[in-house]
Amino acid sequence: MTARRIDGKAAAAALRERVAAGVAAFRAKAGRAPGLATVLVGEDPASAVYIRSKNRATAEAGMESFHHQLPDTISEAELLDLVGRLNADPAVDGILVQLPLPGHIDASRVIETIEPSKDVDGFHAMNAGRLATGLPAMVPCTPLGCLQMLKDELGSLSGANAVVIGRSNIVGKPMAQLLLGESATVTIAHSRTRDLPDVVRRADVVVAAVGRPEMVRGDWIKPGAIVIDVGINRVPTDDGKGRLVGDVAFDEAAEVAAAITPVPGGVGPMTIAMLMRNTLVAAHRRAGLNDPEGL
Ligand SMILES: Nc1nc2c(c(=O)[nH]1)N[C@@H](CN(C=O)c1ccc(C(=O)N[C@@H](CCC(=O)O)C(=O)O)cc1)CN2
Repeated sequence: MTARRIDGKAAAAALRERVAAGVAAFRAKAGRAPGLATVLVGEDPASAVYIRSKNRATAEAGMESFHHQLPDTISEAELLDLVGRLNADPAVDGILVQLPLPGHIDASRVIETIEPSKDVDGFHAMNAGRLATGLPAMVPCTPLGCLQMLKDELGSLSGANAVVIGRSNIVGKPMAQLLLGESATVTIAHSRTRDLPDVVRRADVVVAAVGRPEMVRGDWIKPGAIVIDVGINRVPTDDGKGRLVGDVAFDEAAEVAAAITPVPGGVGPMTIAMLMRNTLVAAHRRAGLNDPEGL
């Protein structure tokens, strides 16, 4: 391996410490703690792990955590009703509905019901539009974490050729907007992109968010590129336990890249740290305070 391994756990721990300091300052000014409400529908084991991590991180940062565990038989109307009550609750600065939702619930209707100023996931169309037009927005946590790691590596992204593989509303599109905002030259590639390996070979920065295990091979990577792997895919192993791999063939790409995020331990931990950051930012905006600095 020649590439630097980008340590997402360390970056996330450092960010969470800065958030905790910001929370203490907010409590002194506002006389209350920022509050995050999490909603989990059903018993999906991975979602339950992520929600537990989010609620633990919220408490460790000194914020209030309000968790709502709902059965997967709940109707869409009941879930929308809960979101409405959280929208109206002054102690709640951020609302996070864990995805995926069961099939009988329309996730976009739920997201569009969240009050945009409390949308700490940054998924509401209002926030997507504000990000696209360069206005202050709540920005999705995973791309924000990726951007932080890229800036830590490169300083400036101005003029860099960046390829984002994947065009989801949650990662690919906001990632591209953030890179554009940093004056990178951005290509969004996807399943219909022709000659994808050649497109990726031109990139100084590669963000892989396709959800296909080890799809991006080492010989797609330009020597010296920075590779950010958003994929978290569980693949079978002989012992039956399975193991996590990203969307990038790590060992191959690490022979060529300048720096690369591992899976696990790369983008994932930053997603949760950025949720803490977004909740603190939402609390400031709702209290009429300037955004906290240094986050
Ligand atoms: N409402 C939301 N739902 C979902 C989001 C989201 O940002 N908002 N993202 C993903 C899941 N997710 C957070 O919710 C998430 C996924 C993975 C990790 C993480 O730290 N992964 C570890 C590995 C974990 C493991 O061993 O399984 C890592 O990469 O090191 C954090 C958050 C979908 N839903």
